Amino acid sequence: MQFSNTYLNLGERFYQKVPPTPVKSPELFLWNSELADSLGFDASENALRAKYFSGNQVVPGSCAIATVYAGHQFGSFNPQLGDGRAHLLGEVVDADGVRKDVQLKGSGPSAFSRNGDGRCALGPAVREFIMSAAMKSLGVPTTECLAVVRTGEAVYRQTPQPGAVVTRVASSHLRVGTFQFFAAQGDVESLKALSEFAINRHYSDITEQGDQRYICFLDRVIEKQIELIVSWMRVGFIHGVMNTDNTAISGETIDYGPCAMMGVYDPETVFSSIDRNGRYAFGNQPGIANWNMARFAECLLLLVNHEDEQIMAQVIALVNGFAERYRQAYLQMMAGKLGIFNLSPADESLIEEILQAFLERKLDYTQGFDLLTKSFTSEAAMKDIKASLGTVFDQWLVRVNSQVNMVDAIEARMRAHNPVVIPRNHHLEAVLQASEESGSSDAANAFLAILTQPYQEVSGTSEYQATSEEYDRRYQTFCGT
Ligand SMILES: Nc1ncnc2c1ncn2[C@@H]1O[C@H](COP(=O)(O)OP(=O)(O)OP(=O)(O)O)[C@@H](O)[C@H]1O
Ligand SMILES: [Mg+2]
Repeated sequence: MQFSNTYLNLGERFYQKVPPTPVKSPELFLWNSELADSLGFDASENALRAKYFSGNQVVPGSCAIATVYAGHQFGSFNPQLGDGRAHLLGEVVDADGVRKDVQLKGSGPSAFSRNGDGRCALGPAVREFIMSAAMKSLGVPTTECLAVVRTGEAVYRQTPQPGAVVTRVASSHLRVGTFQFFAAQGDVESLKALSEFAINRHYSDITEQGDQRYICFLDRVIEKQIELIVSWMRVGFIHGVMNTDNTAISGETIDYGPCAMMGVYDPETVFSSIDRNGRYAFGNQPGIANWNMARFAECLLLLVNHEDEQIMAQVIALVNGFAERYRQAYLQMMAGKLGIFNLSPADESLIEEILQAFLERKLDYTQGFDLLTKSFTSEAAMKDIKASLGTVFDQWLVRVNSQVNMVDAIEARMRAHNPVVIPRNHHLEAVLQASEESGSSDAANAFLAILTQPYQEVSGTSEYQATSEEYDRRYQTFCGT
């Protein structure tokens, strides 16, 4: 694993150089071998991996920094956040030639810790590892985890809990909040340097210069956000804390703190204990992403000529155009879930009616679409979903059968959009509890073996498919702080 750290070149306004705080007795708990291979990480001994990815031993070539950022948290601006419990070790170019950040989380305090202890409990670390692996396999853009290392130390939340350090690998850790930090200070020079860094890192094919460069940048970041949210909506993912500091410029899912999966379909579903007004409810996610993009656009406004009405009109059009762009992408995705190849305007009401039937009849989102997919080949599945959906099932069948495409192709299209298994809340929590209580990673690895093949029924899949409406009704997630 060959480290570099181009972020250092941005200068000291961007970070604090601070080493991780060593932990008592690092012990490797989870390891992502596929990711390790793609990064060219060849230390094969668990003891050495544990030392590196707890922060106890410096990974050769790395230089630990805590990056600064700001952010709107539940709508209120906090001008000073930053990695309060994370250390960016540096960057590694992976097997596909993509530069990736490697970051420790839970590795001790920094100048940005405020009152926090800089630590992470094992449960949230394992949650981040499992959920990100599941999302990756579901085909959702996401940061990934390389390792979870137990620290041998307790962290104190409501009760003492086993501590851990999770290593996150991301296309970058640039957040909307990173831009907001400099914008809020009117530091145009840093904002410019940051934009150039982000464009080179993520959107290097942007060749425009001057104001158009920033317009293109905004356009591309919006495009990536739309792709991201559409993917979330496809699999029923609820991020739970879509603050601007948890919105990555790369368009990857970042920060799995209070995330959850929707079981029974309901756009108002919210599980996070701190989200009392449902700001980040399932169905609000597109609107919030739009809002976050408006905050991002405000930062870029500092870099363009305000006097130029055309430029201002372009920025406004991009922000205001989010909703329609999203709607088109969402409809295409839903068409995929329903096996429709050539979406027509009439399909919009069919999509709405099907979702309305899901809502009224309290159908499980994943199971419902899985049954619909299976209904071509399984009589039982067909009867089951027909009974659940009512007359709209027949409307759907007429619509898909009106296509020239072969049934196999329709089914394949649906399967590509409809997983058979997702990381359901009650299973995830049982695995986290088992991890904490037993000290063994067996339950986590067994769960991961299924979640990494979410579109296939393999031996063991059925154990994790059941929904638990009753459990979800009471379920609450917490920020892992
Ligand atoms: N235990 C902690 N000690 C110090 N700072 C913390 C702690 N937990 C959270 N913070 C800080 O609080 C802010 C918001 O936390 P949030 O839960 O969104 O992020 P996070 O989960 O720590 O990290 P990330 O967004 O990188 O996944 C961040 O600045 C974060 O570093
Ligand atoms: Mg965060």
